[in-house]
Amino acid sequence: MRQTLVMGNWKLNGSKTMVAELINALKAPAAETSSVAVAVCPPVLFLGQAQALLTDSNIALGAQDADIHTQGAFTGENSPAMYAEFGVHYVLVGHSERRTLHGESDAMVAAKFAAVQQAGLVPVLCIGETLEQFEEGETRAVVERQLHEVIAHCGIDSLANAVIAYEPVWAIGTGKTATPEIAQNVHAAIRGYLAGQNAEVAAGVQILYGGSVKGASAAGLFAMEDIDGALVGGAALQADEFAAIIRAGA
Ligand SMILES: O=C(CO)COP(=O)(O)O
Repeated sequence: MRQTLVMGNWKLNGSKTMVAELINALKAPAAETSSVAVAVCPPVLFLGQAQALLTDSNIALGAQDADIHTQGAFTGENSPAMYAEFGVHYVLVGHSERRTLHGESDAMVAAKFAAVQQAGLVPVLCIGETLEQFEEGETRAVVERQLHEVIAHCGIDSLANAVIAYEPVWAIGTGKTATPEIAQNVHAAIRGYLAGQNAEVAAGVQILYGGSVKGASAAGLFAMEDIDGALVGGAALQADEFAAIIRAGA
């Protein structure tokens, strides 16, 4: 049985006050629904504050990106080993905003995936097609290509210690959630692709959906066989909305 995982990606949002208020407001809903795994990914600067606030809670900490190096002359970067010191458990790799705004290639994403695992942390591999690719019917080919690069670089077994997040780019921040049926079709295709290489890994890996998930849309998505949770952007910044998504997973 795959556990439902609800993860908040705060992107470039937050302040010391907001981090304290939001985390404190999420502790009770997360504790009440202990069957659901909950995680938050604040901006790097707030990881230390978040780690302190999350002591004695069942909310895990995540980071939004990582460099492939452990240390060295890489101005502005943060390494998975540094995250580990701050109690980080999950690290997003290959978010579409990184792929688009920072030109991250599939090969770079695979290298980040490997670096995160080498530090003992769990990569959350973000994949998904653009609107144009969706309209051209290329969704499956795109996500398989994105998965293939990681499998070629790290091996299929690496996905036994990872999470996949399917985030159609056209659904991110647009208010256009994929319908549960559209999302389920892609999730099933992803699992099927993995099953062709290792059935056990395919059956065990959590595949999250991301893209305009709200409290009202979460239950319909979570009811689908291959949707194991959500990676939430905008709604993760509002305690009530995020709590509703957590409860929908219970
Ligand atoms: O990109 C996302 C999470 O990583 C989704 O963002 P929204 O929930 O704001 O659409």
